[in-house]
Amino acid sequence: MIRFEGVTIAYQKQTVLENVNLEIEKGIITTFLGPNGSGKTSLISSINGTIKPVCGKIYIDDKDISKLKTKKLAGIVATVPQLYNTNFNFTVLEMILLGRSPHIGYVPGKDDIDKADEAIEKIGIEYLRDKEFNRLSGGERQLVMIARAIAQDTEVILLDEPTSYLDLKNQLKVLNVVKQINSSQKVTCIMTLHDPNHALMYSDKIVMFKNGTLETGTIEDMINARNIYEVYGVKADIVKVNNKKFVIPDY
Ligand SMILES: Nc1ncnc2c1ncn2[C@@H]1O[C@H](COP(=O)(O)OP(=O)(O)OP(=O)(O)O)[C@@H](O)[C@H]1O
Repeated sequence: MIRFEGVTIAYQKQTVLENVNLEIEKGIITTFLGPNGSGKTSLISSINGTIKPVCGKIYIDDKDISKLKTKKLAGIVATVPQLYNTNFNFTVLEMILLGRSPHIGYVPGKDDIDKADEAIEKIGIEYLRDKEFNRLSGGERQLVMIARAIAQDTEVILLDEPTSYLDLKNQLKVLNVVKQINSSQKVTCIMTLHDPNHALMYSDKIVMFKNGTLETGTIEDMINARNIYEVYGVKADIVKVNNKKFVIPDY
């Protein structure tokens, strides 16, 4: 379980989230939903130690993450960031092997290359394996970063808008891979998403960011017309098609 106790996140003088007390269950998919600028990325980045709370504590399975060394934390938490650039001319395989660094010394071994190739195959990006990462499109890079997180082989994967650069088919592919690694390996997955329909299709629990406060619950509890209006200021109908729930915004 990931537990936030009295966590406040602030940049210079701007407090983004104050006194967050939240529990994220182990082994399920939790999605952060909220408007632009509401603090989703900030909160997700506090779990991998990129952002240090100004006060409060974050625990993963009762381990205070502020006390863990970077390499140790990277062995527990993998991250798929929103947008990733590197100054080095790494190939895709080399980028994915970087995800293995919590597990290896200075030189990757055969096991590490096998893990990277397994992740490449899982995402279906064999055709990108030997290309230069910096020359890929935004969507291709996102697929590589997801493969890297899988190769990292951690208990927790954080995905910050994992579908933002992807076409419709790749959006579903990536979300299906998230679902698959969650159900087969019981990896705790935490995503930020903008599409409430994706949240409905692929999450177990939702954390909604409403004007600086967080509300959490099951998709059934959280995804309703009132919450969609309160969070986004958009009127929507919730409809059922083939027994599946969808959010249809009023436009
Ligand atoms: N490095 C930073 N320095 C200063 N302010 C920042 C920094 N990163 C984020 N912020 C501010 O913190 C607030 C929350 O940003 P954050 O990126 O966490 O929101 P978000 O919900 O993920 O937004 P989006 O949906 O647009 O990605 C915003 O007002 C943003 O301007």
